[in-house]
Amino acid sequence: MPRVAKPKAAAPAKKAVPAKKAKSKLYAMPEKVKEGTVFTDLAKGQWRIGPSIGVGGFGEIYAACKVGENNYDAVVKCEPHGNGPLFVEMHFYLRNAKQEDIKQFKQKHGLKSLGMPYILANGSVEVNGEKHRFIVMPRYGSDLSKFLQQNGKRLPEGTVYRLAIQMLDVYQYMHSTGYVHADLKAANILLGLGKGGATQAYLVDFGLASHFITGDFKPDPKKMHNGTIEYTSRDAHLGVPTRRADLEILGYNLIEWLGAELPWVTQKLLTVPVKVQKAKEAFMDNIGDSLKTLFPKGVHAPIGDFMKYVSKLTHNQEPDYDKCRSWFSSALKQLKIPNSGDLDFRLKPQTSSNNNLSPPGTSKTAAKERAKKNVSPALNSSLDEEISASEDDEEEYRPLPKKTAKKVSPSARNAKVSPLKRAAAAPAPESSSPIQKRIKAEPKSTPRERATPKASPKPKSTPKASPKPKSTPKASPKPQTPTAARLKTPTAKINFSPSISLRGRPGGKTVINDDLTPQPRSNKTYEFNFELDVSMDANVIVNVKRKKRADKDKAAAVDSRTPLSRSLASSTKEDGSPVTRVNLRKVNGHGDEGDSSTSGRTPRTPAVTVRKYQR
Ligand SMILES: Nc1ncnc2c1ncn2[C@@H]1O[C@H](COP(=O)(O)OP(=O)(O)OP(=O)(O)O)[C@@H](O)[C@H]1O
Repeated sequence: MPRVAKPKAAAPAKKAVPAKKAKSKLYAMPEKVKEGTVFTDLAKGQWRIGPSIGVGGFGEIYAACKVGENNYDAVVKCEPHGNGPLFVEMHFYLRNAKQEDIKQFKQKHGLKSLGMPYILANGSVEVNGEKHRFIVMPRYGSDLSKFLQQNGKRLPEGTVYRLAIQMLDVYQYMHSTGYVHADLKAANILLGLGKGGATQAYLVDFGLASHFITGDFKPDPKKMHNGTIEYTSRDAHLGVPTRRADLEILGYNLIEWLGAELPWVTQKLLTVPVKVQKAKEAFMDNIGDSLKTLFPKGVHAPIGDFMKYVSKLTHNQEPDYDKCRSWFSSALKQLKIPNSGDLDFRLKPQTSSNNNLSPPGTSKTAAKERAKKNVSPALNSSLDEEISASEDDEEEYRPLPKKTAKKVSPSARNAKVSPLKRAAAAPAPESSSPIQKRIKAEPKSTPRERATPKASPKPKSTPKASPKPKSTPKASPKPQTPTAARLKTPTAKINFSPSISLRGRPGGKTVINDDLTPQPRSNKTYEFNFELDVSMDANVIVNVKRKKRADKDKAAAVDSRTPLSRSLASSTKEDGSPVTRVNLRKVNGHGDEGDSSTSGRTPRTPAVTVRKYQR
């Protein structure tokens, strides 16, 4: 997955000494590995590197084969050792995706195949003097994005439903280990290779895997908006890993695969995560009508039912995977498409009857519920543990310091939530105007006993208690809604992790926001564009090291604490000495949360430009 690049110098400082590769905490691009290189894994297995077959944002994937063999049926994913996501991915695989566990799960659920990858080996290697981490996994085939491209961003309806079923299987497996994936998208779904391979799709890229929460819902500013902005769930926008979030992400993908454009894409909001978040909240709040708008000639029944169901799940509720799958398999039956054989990516010529925007059936549930509004009282929230470094790695990676997620004050907890539209129109500080309570419709209790795995294949690292399905929505007296939580988050979210700011534009790219704060390099000149979420009143804190004065002080820190509502320029002394200047400039006006299309150009996140240069 593409992640955050190390900021590159915009222009080298006059006499900048080429710093030896800084031990930055930022994600770095891997060194290129030459074909034929042999990697030795921790178990002393040897892998010959073949051609590069995929480049993620910061990792590269090479075909690989065991030394002595010649089939290149494995891949090696290699990233600089300091990069967190591959560390996370590796540990997820090591703990939760053992071949034996996968086999047992398949047996238990009567599955011929399961799109859950596994790890073959892992290790560390020096490439061009840089320590890299690598994992070896089975090699798969094409990813779905290729077919979407070929088909004008659509997939055949039956294939969409089959993929939905297969991805629900993977989710069910993953969730049973206590983890969520959080980044499902076409580019992360690969077909199997070889004979019969194309019957099964595999979900890859576990760089964002994390324990889902089972307790209170507590937004985590450090993880807000993680994922791929188009599909990030409302919970993920708040930095909270939940199982319902995975389902929501799947839902957004399914909608797209059926040929509809997600509203936040249509409205060109992707550069402003908070706007996307609000658009999703509005979308899900009235999912029936939202879908009707997207599919004016009738909502696909399973999509309507699925999305409706997702919108009703509480944050710690175990999804009823069987029920969800049954909607898709019934639709397959109706379409007379067998849920077996190769996945078919050939589109039939579009007619009004097979056009994705005019499906044959409509969702009864969706129609029934269309006018209803989900309202959900506010709740307290808490954050579950991060994946932590484990003893089985050669070197610990500490992606995040133990965070102390802010406790929501009781008053804030009980705060009512303003209607989304109002929230979207006006930036809402947490203590803002009276907020209107949304009443969450009481979801029906759902049968759970069927094929839902009660026992995880590897319960070792699962959160304490899996939420009891029976006590689903009712067990939670005040089900948390993303909207409610949003209004209780800290007043400002400033992504000084370069995840958002330095990525340029989204476009299906994974964003990981953590505490990887850039380390200023005092002997370089560069320019950052930090995109900031200033939908709420925010203070900007910029710490920039001043360049050494010729014969005087050592580096000093400049700490500018600036209300974002003002444009300002804060700089160090302008005495001609080679000091660092810090320029904070607010690019957009505050509160441009309204219709961004009015300007006729792509909306930009209100941003602060920090310039650092020598005089
Ligand atoms: N096991 C595999 N077999 C074959 N190709 C793979 C495999 N894993 C990944 N790829 C290819 O490499 C691409 C990037 O893989 P992956 O998502 O794991 O890396 P990443 O660095 O996390 O990038 P991104 O977020 O862009 O997908 C995939 O889209 C896919 O095309």
